[in-house]
Amino acid sequence: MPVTRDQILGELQRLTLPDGGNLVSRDMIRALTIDAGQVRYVIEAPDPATARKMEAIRAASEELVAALPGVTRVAAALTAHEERAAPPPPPQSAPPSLKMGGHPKPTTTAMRPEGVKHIIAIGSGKGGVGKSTVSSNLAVALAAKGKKVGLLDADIYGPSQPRMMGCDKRPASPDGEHIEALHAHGVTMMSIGNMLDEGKAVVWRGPMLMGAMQQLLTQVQWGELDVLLIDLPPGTGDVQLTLGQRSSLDGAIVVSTPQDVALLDARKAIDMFQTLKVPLFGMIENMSSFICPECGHEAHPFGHGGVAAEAQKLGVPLLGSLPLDLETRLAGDSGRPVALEGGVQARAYHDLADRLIEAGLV
Ligand SMILES: Nc1ncnc2c1ncn2[C@@H]1O[C@H](COP(=O)(O)OP(=O)(O)OP(=O)(O)O)[C@@H](O)[C@H]1O
Repeated sequence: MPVTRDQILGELQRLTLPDGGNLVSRDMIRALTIDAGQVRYVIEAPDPATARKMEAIRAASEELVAALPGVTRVAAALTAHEERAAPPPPPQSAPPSLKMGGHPKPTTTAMRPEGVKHIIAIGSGKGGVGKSTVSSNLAVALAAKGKKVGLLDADIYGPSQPRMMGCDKRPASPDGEHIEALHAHGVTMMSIGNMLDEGKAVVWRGPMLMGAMQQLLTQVQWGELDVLLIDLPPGTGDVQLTLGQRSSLDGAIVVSTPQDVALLDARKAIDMFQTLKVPLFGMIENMSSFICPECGHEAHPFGHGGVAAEAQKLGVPLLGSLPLDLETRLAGDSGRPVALEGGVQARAYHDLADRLIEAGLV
């Protein structure tokens, strides 16, 4: 039986707060979503000082919810109403005073950075299918072909590009307004993870999320780019909707594993792009096979051909099938995407890059 919203709120009521009441009775739970066993919610504290004291409560709430039957993953984030008083000036050595995640500035224009020729979103229905791996490898493969490539990690819940691209620096902002983009392996990049303290669970309420996206697109100095790849969070939430509606995406690529459950979710992501009238450039099947390095036997741990069949049904191209491969994971973890090296894995990403270039999409 899938877990219900009421069951989750019931568990959260069990956590008594030090100053009385619980997370539910004090109306602190926001943006509770349940997506195929994955539960996400935001705990909104009345002010940042209280939020800082609530880390133990946040962690305990995740443990309680994770113990419910039918829950496969829990992500709880702490946020707080903004303080009204001006913050004290930062010490000289502090990172730039970039206030991320404020309410979006009202604007009628699209959030499209100037000088960027194409914007392509890389999405997935489900987390962990390899969307970030594909984004980083495609970015370095396109850059190796002489394209000016940007990579924007918009995965607010689990930004992985600083690790995958080996670039966890804080960006500079000499005027506190413009944010200098970072560079790694020939790619211009920025991640929400570069802006936040590592390991700190901070997520904003809906409007603040929009504000953060607006800042990443318009305050970051992306420069002249042939293409900006946007690594989306998994699923079909606020970030995807905002970017789909406001950033004039030229197209989207959906990554999935061949597994039925991943494909079901991928279909939802595809539906969302179609509703938003974002052209679907194609699908990528990741982890489609595994070649045993010892005996060369080919196995299909997540099934086989499911994404190809789905792409055919939808009438969209299957842009590539990428095997499950240890080197790919190790390279991602070490901050040097596998497409930087030679070999079969790199070839697969270079072929993907060639297809996009030949189709005039980049
Ligand atoms: N083809 C592959 N072979 C081996 N490992 C892979 C492959 N693709 C991805 N991985 C590994 O699987 C894990 C999840 O991949 P990744 O972070 O790219 O997925 P994701 O869809 O972006 O997940 P999330 O949305 O949760 O951030 C990572 O450790 C990555 O190195």
